[in-house]
Amino acid sequence: MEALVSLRATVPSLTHRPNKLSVRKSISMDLPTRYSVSVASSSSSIRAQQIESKDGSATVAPVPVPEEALKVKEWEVGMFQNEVAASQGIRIRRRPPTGPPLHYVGPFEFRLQNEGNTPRNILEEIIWHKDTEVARLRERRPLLALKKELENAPPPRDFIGALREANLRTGLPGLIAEVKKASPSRGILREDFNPVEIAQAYERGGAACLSVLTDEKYFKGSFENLALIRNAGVKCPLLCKEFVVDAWQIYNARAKGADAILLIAAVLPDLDIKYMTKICKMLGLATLVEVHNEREIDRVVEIEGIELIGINNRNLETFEVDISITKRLIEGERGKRIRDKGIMVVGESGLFTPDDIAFVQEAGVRAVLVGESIVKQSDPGKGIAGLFGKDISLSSN
Ligand SMILES: O=C(O)c1ccccc1NCC(=O)[C@H](O)[C@H](O)COP(=O)(O)O
Repeated sequence: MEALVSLRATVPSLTHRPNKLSVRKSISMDLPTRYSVSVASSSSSIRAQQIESKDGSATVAPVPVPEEALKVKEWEVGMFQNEVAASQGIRIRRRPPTGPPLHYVGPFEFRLQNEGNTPRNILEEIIWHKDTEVARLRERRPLLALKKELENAPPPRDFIGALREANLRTGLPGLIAEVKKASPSRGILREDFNPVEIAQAYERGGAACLSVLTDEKYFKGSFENLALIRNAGVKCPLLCKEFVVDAWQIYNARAKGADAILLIAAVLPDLDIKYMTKICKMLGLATLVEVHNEREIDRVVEIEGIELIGINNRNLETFEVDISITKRLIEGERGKRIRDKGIMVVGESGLFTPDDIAFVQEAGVRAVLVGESIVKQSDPGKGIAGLFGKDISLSSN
């Protein structure tokens, strides 16, 4: 039996539970799995509502049941999160379809025999891991505590402005240089990895902004790296390169000194992107919304408040890299619409040579995001000159 219970019915049941774990447990005992997943997956939109709540309480929906939270999802009532996502062409499921493989019923535990609980690709695996990681972190540092930390955060800097300025100064796309130790597709990129030294070298070499990978498990990055770079006095605005599944992560990034954050359209439905973008604006963060195909870019262009779109030449499900994707996605009418809306486009991934830079610039990008080709150089700052075919440092003017 499958219970197609609407969100209206599920939210009140959440309000009486002290924490997310007990919600998952108690509901999964008396209702079919699919129902429990829908409740547990009340993630970003409902959690985002919690952010605005006065009590700022931890992981469970605010009390009393917020009418607004219901309104936000009104058009989706009766649909499950993955179904809403699928209706927008999103294949990445936010978490395993039947919950974690281990289930507890009273003192007993059992395993679900379900092959659907295997991630279908690396991006899905990262997202499932991120979902549990964030739930744990939220329990340790609830939003209220995080909001307090924001009072001591260094002020946000103008990420998009820095890209525009560099583009005008050099006549080349503004560079977001990535502080990247490793990746699932390439393994370890640099053994002697000192994030602050790399960031300083990038800055000297003429980078407009930096991207700092903060995921530990798959990229060997960290929020500590981000804070270290910020506190070392690096002036380039910083992008927090994360896999965002929950608005809590946005507050965390700002608290650590980020000036911008990545949102991935292959993972987040429109409503999440819209709501998260609003939160970012409120906090003074820029959002780089990443797309990889026509459907994603068409969705994102129409979302209110979007100023910066990244076209990732890497397919995050297969690792295939093809820089002509940037060109394909912004040619013709679509490109015109993007320009008319004043959206800046960033070409991301797989850029190694001056010809690659010229190719994406010709296609219409005004910024590029580059990791591997420069981080691997013995002097990553000089690597930038190699990438652009000329010195673009401030001292070159
Ligand atoms: O790089 C990967 O292997 C990867 C795998 C799964 C999700 C994301 C991944 N990379 C993120 C990026 O897109 C790149 O770090 C970024 O665009 C720089 O790319 P590159 O210049 O090719 O290092």
